[in-house]
Amino acid sequence: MSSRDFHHPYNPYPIQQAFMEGLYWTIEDRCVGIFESPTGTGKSLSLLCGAITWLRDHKRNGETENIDDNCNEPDWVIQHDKEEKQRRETHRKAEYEAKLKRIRDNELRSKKPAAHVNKRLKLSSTFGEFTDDEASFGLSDYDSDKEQLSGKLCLEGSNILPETQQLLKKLGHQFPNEETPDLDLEIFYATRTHSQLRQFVDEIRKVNIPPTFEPLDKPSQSGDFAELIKHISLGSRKTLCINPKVSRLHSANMINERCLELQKSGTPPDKKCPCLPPRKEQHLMMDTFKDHALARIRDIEDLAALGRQLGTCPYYASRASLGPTEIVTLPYPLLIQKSAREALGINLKGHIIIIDEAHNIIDAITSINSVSISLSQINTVKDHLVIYMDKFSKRLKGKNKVYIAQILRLLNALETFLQTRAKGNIRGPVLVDPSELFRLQGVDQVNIFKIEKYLKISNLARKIDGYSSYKSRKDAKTLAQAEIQSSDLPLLMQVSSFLVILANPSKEGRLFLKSAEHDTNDPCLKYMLLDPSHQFKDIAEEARAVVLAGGTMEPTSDFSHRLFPYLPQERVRKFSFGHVVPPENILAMPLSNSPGGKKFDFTFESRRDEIMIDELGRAILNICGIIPDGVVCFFPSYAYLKFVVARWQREDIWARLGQKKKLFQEPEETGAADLVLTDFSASINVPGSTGALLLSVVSGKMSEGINFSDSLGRGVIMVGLPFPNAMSIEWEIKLQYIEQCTFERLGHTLSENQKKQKAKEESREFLENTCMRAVNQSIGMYVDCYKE
Ligand SMILES: Nc1ncnc2c1ncn2[C@@H]1O[C@H](COP(=O)(O)OP(=O)(O)OP(=O)(O)O)[C@@H](O)[C@H]1O
Ligand code: SF4
Repeated sequence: MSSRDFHHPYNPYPIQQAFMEGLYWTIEDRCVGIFESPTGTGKSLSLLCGAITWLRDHKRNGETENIDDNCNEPDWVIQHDKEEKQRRETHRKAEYEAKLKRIRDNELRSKKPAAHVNKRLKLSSTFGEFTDDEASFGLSDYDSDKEQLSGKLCLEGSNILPETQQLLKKLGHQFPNEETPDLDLEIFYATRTHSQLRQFVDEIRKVNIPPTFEPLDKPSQSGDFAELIKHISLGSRKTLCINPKVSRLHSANMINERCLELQKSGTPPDKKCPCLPPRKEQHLMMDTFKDHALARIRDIEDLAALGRQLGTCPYYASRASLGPTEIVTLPYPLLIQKSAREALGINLKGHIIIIDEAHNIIDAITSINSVSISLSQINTVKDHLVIYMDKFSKRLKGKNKVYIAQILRLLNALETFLQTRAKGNIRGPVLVDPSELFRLQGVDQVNIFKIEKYLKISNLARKIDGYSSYKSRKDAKTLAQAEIQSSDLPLLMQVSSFLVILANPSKEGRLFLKSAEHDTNDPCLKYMLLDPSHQFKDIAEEARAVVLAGGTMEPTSDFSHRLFPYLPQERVRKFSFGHVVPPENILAMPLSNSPGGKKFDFTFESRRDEIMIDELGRAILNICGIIPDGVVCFFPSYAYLKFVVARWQREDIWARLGQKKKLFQEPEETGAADLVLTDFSASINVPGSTGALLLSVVSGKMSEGINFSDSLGRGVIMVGLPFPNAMSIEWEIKLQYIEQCTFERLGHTLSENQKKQKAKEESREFLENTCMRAVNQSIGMYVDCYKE
């Protein structure tokens, strides 16, 4: 039987062919697929070609997801109706494609998008200016009885400001596109980092796939496609804002808020953002942006550049371009958070969801849904609120005073609770029943949802933050601007998110006391989500198919048990593919003793043994003498890496290592890793180089999404096993939860003792899996020697 043509730009490896076939049928059969394929096996192209081939086949066959069959009509009428719809659809597409090709040709000739450039961008010089007078921190009148916003919207989108929600909804409704009125069946591709998304977009550029219709024109030149894949990248305002006075603000939160402020009704036209023009001009500008965006494959930076050239906000315009798109690329959080999807106006019903680098998805869901607040933070918010009230209480109108008094009562109650319940250094898990907090005097009378809504609409949290930094600046007589000093997420907002999560506590999470991260004397209340399946259920149930892909997904049972325990077995398909490198080209060996015969023991208790660390250095020296070019050595944590390097530097080991290879260390600061990586590659590729050694950290910045291809990674060394700290409060709670769930699941088939033992085994296995998944991710292949 001949194999299906997936229009892969290269000659696909057999594992890629099998991957694409598996993916095709996972989508066709509306299943959930877990795909494992090691790093460097061309996973991105397999995902892309498998999914887009299915999509185009599906469209070519004229199947529509929501076909409106009128069962009262005879079959031949329904058939005729379908064919007619299909014919019109095909013609519309061919015309639109011809339009995109003309845009491409024009751009090629003139080297830039020319049409409908927004002149206002150049004319206005005062938009977005900050005022720095006291009055700007005052509150507008607030009357909760007259709120126009739908409570449902506000509560569901608890992380998204209602203004954003309204504005995005408006955009969706205001710019109906006659050519592409609905969201076509789409592939949503999400991954974790910006650079991973960029790499995926590079792969899209390589794929040429037959069109779903008869083109009107022949392609104008070789290399042009009759139907280019239509792709849009979605990103945050931080990445896409092109208003220089807003984008230069240092935090994502401030950019969001500033942007929304500029759009508020009542803002004078010359202060509004010129990249989002008045309503009557928007239709044309958004359509122009959409056509240019879809005429070529553009990554997020290209979209920002296009927005700059056209003078159109790419953040809003990219959302308004979703209609005819075939592939939407976006970062994880925008896809997995229901509130973010709602804000974007994305309804996943019937669409195809692909989550790449999905080994992290469970952690991502749980951390997005976990929140904490410490005693010192509560005290700071209280102080700021008191300073604010000193200044503004006489000017407050409407219900402002009532709400602020309630907020103060809430803060006092939380403060007293933490002071009385958490004395001294908290060592073990102290669970708290969330209802205990809502019974506290001061909290019991308050409607948390109304307070959350008030905070969002009044912008009180930002104003309090802004005013306190303004005041301290004024007192200190410095000239720094307000936005440079204020914090990222206003603390009051954090308190409010915390209470809202607690108002809906689910049995899938735990509330507990602990010490704050950097201060053991600062008690803290933390809510941690433990079972992510509920949060993922909407996606799994709405989408046509969900694909989780990664280099190291083993053990896949973790995903089926923890993400889709409610799905029937036959809806979850698992695929695991081997490496394209033949086994004889790989040597893997455990090293249990040093060259001097010292036993390697990297358990927490023994790993600071200096003699062993010296011996480790000597072993690595020997390895570096044998392995050419690049060697990457992974340590379990930054702290341990620093400790080892300091010891080697005190001895002569560091200098001797430096004679064998050029030495690099993974930086802890975000953003610095790229530079180290560039220098690392350059030093290997320089003629006469003896190679380089990169000391890195498991689950750090270099352990995923980076291809140490060919000479960059001839050898990988793993120092010890990066087990999570099972004694930390968070891990104790996680393991207890797994034991409890296993115990309950086992029912009456086993004795109490057997169930307890099985529950312990499962929690131990979970700990080991977490450790080994991190190892696998670092070294790029699945190792199961640890099981022996
Ligand atoms: N069959 C093939 N022949 C030659 N090159 C290929 C083939 N398939 C993919 N490639 C190329 O190999 C490179 C690596 O592919 P890719 O980054 O997709 O691997 P990956 O499995 O996704 O790795 P990672 O897990 O690190 O993301 C890409 O440049 C891709 O275009
Ligand atoms: S409308 Fe767009 S360009 Fe203008 S401030 Fe907002 S995000 Fe930035």
